[in-house]
Amino acid sequence: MGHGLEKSYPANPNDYHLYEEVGEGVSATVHRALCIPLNEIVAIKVLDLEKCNNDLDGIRREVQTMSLIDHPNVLKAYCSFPAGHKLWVVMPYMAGGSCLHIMKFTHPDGFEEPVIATVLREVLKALVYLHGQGHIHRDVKAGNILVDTNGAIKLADFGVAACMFDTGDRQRSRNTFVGTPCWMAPEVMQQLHGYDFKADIWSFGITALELAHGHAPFSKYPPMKVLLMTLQNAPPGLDYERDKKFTKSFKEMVATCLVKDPKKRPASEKLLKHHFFKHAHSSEYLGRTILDGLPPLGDRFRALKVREGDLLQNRVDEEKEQLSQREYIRGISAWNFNLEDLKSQAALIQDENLNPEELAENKAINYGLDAVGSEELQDLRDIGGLLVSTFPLHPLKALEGCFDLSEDEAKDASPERQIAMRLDQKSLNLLQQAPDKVDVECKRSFDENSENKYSEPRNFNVTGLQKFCRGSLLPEQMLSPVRTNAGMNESLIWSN
Ligand SMILES: Nc1ncnc2c1ncn2[C@@H]1O[C@H](COP(=O)(O)OP(=O)(O)OP(=O)(O)O)[C@@H](O)[C@H]1O
Repeated sequence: MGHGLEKSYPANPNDYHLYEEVGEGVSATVHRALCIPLNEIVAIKVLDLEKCNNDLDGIRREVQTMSLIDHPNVLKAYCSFPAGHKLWVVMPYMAGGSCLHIMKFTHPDGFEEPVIATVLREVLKALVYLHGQGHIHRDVKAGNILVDTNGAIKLADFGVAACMFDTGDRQRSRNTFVGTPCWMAPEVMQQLHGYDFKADIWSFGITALELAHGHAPFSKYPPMKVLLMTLQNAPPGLDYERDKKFTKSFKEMVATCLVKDPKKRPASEKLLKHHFFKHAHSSEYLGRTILDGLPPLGDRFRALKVREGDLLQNRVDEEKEQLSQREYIRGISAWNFNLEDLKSQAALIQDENLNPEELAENKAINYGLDAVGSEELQDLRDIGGLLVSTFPLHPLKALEGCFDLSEDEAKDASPERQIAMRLDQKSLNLLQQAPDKVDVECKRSFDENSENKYSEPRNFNVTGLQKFCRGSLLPEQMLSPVRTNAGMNESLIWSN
């Protein structure tokens, strides 16, 4: 801790011997390496500057900040230097790998509660320190919680992630986020009033669920869907019934983090006092419970890569098959509105982490497409119309802020989405006009763009639409669907 006897790590690639790859991120690979003069095993993160699309000085400044970080639970950088078109960041080697890696390998359904409490307490200590220093981590997730050979926990990816994806003005002006939004707090997605340290508390709550189940809530869905579900649905949590094995204290702790209003989330320091963390053990306990018997990190990494490669190939094959079937259905279908697409989207949803009420709500959001009977076709058409008119209108706008949606992606979008994209542009133009024109225009826009051969939804609620069209970027209350009639005739209107 800041004393004069610290080792000095050479800033020269020739002083290191790179061994096997032990990790991979969006724009970096991580290797086990030997620091030759010190005869010490380290980890070297090799950042591809071309992929980073950032300036070297900016990255260097951030890595410098990272090297000033001095806390046992935060991974620090020993030094960094350019090597060709890459930047090498030398760090302590965390032989256990990330919690995500460990889960994938030996605990696919998540860890036991005492392990979770132990891991999370250490992560929270890191957050207390970072927040106290005025930093927001912004990328708290199991993949960034690293374990060393003794079971000690360090939170990684601080600084580098910030510099890669959101240095200074870039973050403010472009609001660009890369990667899955599963851990993102709603206020970060909305980008309305900015965000603060409390965004890390949300991600911390999501990480708690990830450690409990082996995956983050909504992790199976495409980013667009995750965004919608995070903003529209009640916050995810531990379910009273399904998560029986977890204590009330754990459930409560998660619930205090996953509150949509950031002001109502506790600060990291206060959260650390939650009684859940009284169940935490020592790092030796983690060594015994989650590291014992694990093969070396490099071997695990290789095995996982092969497995994931196979899975990906299978998925590509399956998707190709589905695509050709969909094209066939499209060809014979009289509808522009593609029921099969929607069915498969709905089928993707397993509604994990949702209580019965949310389940019902979710089912409504997914239009109950499994329960289709011939006399219900009209209802489906109605619902479909509503879907086209409401589903991605504003969320897409929000997505533009969260991800770089390229023109190619726009071209590749499904017909429904393309309609929605056009609608979205139109609604934006309309927002420049007088407010009372908006509602009429908005409805007309729906009629023109949906190209629907089916009738307007029976329960189509113009008042609801008014609110929706006038709304600014995803105001939460406008994204809360409420139901009108019961049963299959249920429809959604938007209310505040
Ligand atoms: N010091 C380390 N020791 C051992 N493994 C590490 C170390 N640092 C990172 N890793 C492994 O490499 C993976 C990728 O590293 P990192 O998250 O820093 O890259 P990234 O490009 O920032 O990724 P992302 O943005 O996707 O989180 C980690 O998930 C972890 O498994």
